[in-house]
Amino acid sequence: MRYLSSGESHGPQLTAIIEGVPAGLTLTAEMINQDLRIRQQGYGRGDRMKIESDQVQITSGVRHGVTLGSPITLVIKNKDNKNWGHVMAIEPIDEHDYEIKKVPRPGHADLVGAMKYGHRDLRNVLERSSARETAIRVAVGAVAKQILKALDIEVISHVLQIGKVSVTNYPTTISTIQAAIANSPVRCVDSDLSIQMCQHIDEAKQQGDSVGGIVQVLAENVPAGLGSYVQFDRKLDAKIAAAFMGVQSVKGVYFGDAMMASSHFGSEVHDQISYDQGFTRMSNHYGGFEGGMTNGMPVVVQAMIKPIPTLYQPLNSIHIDTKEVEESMIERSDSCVVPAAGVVLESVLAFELAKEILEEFQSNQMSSLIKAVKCHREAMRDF
Ligand SMILES: Cc1cc2nc3c(=O)[nH]c(=O)nc-3n(C[C@H](O)[C@H](O)[C@H](O)COP(=O)(O)O)c2cc1C
Ligand SMILES: C=C(O[C@@H]1CC(C(=O)O)=C[C@@H](OP(=O)(O)O)[C@H]1O)C(=O)O
Repeated sequence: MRYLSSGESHGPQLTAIIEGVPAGLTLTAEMINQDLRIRQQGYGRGDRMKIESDQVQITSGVRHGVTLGSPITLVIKNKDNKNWGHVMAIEPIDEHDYEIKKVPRPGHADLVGAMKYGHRDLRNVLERSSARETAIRVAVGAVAKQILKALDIEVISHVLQIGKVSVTNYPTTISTIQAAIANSPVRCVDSDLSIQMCQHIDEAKQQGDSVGGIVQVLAENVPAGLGSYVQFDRKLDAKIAAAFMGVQSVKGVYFGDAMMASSHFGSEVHDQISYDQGFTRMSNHYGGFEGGMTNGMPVVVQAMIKPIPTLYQPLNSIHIDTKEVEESMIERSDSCVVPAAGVVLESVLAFELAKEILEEFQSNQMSSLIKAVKCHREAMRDF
């Protein structure tokens, strides 16, 4: 399974084509729209989220609510496009009546993107580097989640830290996490800390600043033996880490309790093996991976999200033509994207897991995939 996406942030639409989804999967736009809504809701988003109310259109690969096995095309229209007239015109225009962006934001793709592609208007870079693209990635992930759901695999994300406010005690099962974050605007399991996190975001916003944090993404009931130790590029944890790093503003990825484990003795952190109707582990410090393969324990990945680049109290930068010091440009912006990034990463994990499963158990039809995974689970249990 693979996909490509296209679309500029303020252009007419975002598009993705996914290939390799088996035939026979139940899929409706509403199944995807649920996730799109959640991505838009995280506390700390800016005014763009008041304009957009993302809804997917499925324009190929599905008939009567069931996948056909042919490429699936997903489209999300950018409602904001109607406000960008000349700025985003696709056809040549005689004269422009908008500001050319010249002062790059530290931390965004503006400067090096312009240097690489030879652009003298930084908008030519920011339109595609923008995390607006994550809307279509979440739509793709929602399709992957439906494949996983048919295999009884669930994925969720929750926020562990915003700025210096962090949760140290949190449940480890998806159903408990789901219940705990249900009413938290920052998707945090602790209601008191949720309030503190929101306050921290408000403070940053008032000061024209931005704030980052850490999210955790979990998958439950993932069969043992996905990925392989035999070649570096077949290790599934490596593929997941690469995919996580591909999300705007993610600056670090680690599995399970890696941060803690690195400062302890091996005897204190290795997950001891036990047997109870199949092999299992007495703890899950390594986040469900050994040797690049899933070991049957929940997959647990944490991602460090940097504070977003656009600051309403901007840092100094350099004008790309005059080379003079100027305050960096201000684009309308979010102040914290940690909860939203968690939802994006949940989709990314779902896609990587579904892709790996389809590589391991190549199937044109969902019914044969379900049988193959069931058979594999039995073989793992009976080892
Ligand atoms: C959901 C989401 C929303 C974002 N919104 C903004 C934003 O409003 N302003 C901004 O400067 N950066 C925002 N970012 C981060 C930038 O897109 C990102 O920092 C930039 O593309 C450079 O990529 P890098 O941080 O991975 O190096 C957002 C990121 C995510 C995941
Ligand atoms: C549009 C989205 O996020 C955008 C990501 C983004 C950036 O620089 O990454 C900058 C902002 O764009 P705008 O200036 O249009 O408000 C965010 O709103 C979205 O998440 O759907």
